[in-house]
Amino acid sequence: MANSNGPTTEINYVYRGTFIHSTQQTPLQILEDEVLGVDTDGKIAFIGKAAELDSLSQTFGFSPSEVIQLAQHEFFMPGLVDTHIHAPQYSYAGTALDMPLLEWLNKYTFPVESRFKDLEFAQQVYSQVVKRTLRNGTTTACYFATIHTDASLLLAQIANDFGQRALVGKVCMDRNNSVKHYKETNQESQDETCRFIAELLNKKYPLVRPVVTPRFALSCTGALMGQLGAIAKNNNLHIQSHISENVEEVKLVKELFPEYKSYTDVYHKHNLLTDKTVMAHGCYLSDEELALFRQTGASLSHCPNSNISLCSGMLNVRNVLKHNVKLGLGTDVAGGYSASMLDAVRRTLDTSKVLTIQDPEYDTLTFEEVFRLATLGGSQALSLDDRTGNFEVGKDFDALRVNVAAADGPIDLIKIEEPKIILEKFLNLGDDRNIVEVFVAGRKVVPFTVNAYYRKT
Ligand SMILES: Nc1nc2[nH]cnc2c(=O)[nH]1
Ligand SMILES: [Zn+2]
Repeated sequence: MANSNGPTTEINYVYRGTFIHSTQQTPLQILEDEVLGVDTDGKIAFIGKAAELDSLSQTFGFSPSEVIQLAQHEFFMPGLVDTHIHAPQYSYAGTALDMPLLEWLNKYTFPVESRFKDLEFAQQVYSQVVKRTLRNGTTTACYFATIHTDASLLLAQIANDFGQRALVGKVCMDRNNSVKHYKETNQESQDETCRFIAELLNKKYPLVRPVVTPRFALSCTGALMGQLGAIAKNNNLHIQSHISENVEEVKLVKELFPEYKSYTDVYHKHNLLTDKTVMAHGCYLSDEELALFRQTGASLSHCPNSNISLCSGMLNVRNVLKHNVKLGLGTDVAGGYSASMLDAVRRTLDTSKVLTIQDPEYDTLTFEEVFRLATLGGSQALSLDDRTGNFEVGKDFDALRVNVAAADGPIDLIKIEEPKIILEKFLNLGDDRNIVEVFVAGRKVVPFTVNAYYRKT
């Protein structure tokens, strides 16, 4: 369909209707009665006014009669980016929220994670979490798996099979005093990390990449952290971990690493803070530490459900943004009980309002700002914003087709509403019944088209 002096790629399909996304300049840009074309590589080829449909169809070589029209209460928004989720913990999501972080890890998390050397169990849980998150609009997920290399490779394979964009991390931990069998030696951790990276890269999955994953400073020796920093650097890979989530944790890190200026300094000195690093939580970071994040280009994942559920703390998002630190949202399943990023949006707004209750001077986040954090912000936090995050020409088409008036859905519309109101209703009241289609890199991944083997699990 491409013409001779136009673009070289063919247009696969074109949608017409309302498109809502964020840009660096504005948290909410509403594009009404526009047309968006996706090429056969899954990239956004053009976006423009429907009034210019004829000239666009000539330039890009498609027929106006093939354009798919959205209905009155429908819109497209960018896919949601979950910057921090523990795939194995999905097996107990919604339970075990009765104790603080370190006790919670020992009592619930480590015993459950140790079961993932059983590949059949891993297969069952990992296909469930990938399906559940995709259905809820998570087009990109940054996953922690467990210390088990083969099960971690299986998670990567399942994400690839279902078409989810993912970073997948084999967890590294060479310190664990409570569940003694759930840890590695330093050598095992390095060797298995290298095997994980090599085998995953060798699969050449187009949308799934490895991420170097020291669990957190309390689970790793300094030697291991330094070695993992070097592995990430040599392979130009992402890094993920946890930081400053809970007061007790921060205190213990200080005791375990007394020669460092701060928790952030521990990671920095082990070469774990790069512009491809994402650290979860950061509730107790000082301004000096935030400045170090800014300086290194490392980002934060705000996980408000988890922070509240484990009584960990509350992140001052306004202060993080003031320091120009890249920030996305995470579900942190199962510290956070919900796998849906819509829940992360709501809990982010709730936390911001609690901070305002405590200090009326606190500048509450708007829903538009939080919408940006859940989409473009997440893509920036994962350094994937050259590929995804909004509807810029040249990016992959990662998108949700939302119908706020879906039959049997959770939202009642009394009258025709403007798009901004429709988005606000969806963010506050919507669920997967309103997400009628999900696209990743131009491919429709919801409703599922993957084979029946996965569907029955
Ligand atoms: N919320 C949370 N924090 C952690 N810190 C180290 N491991 C974990 C984990 O699994 N969940
Ligand atoms: Zn976590």
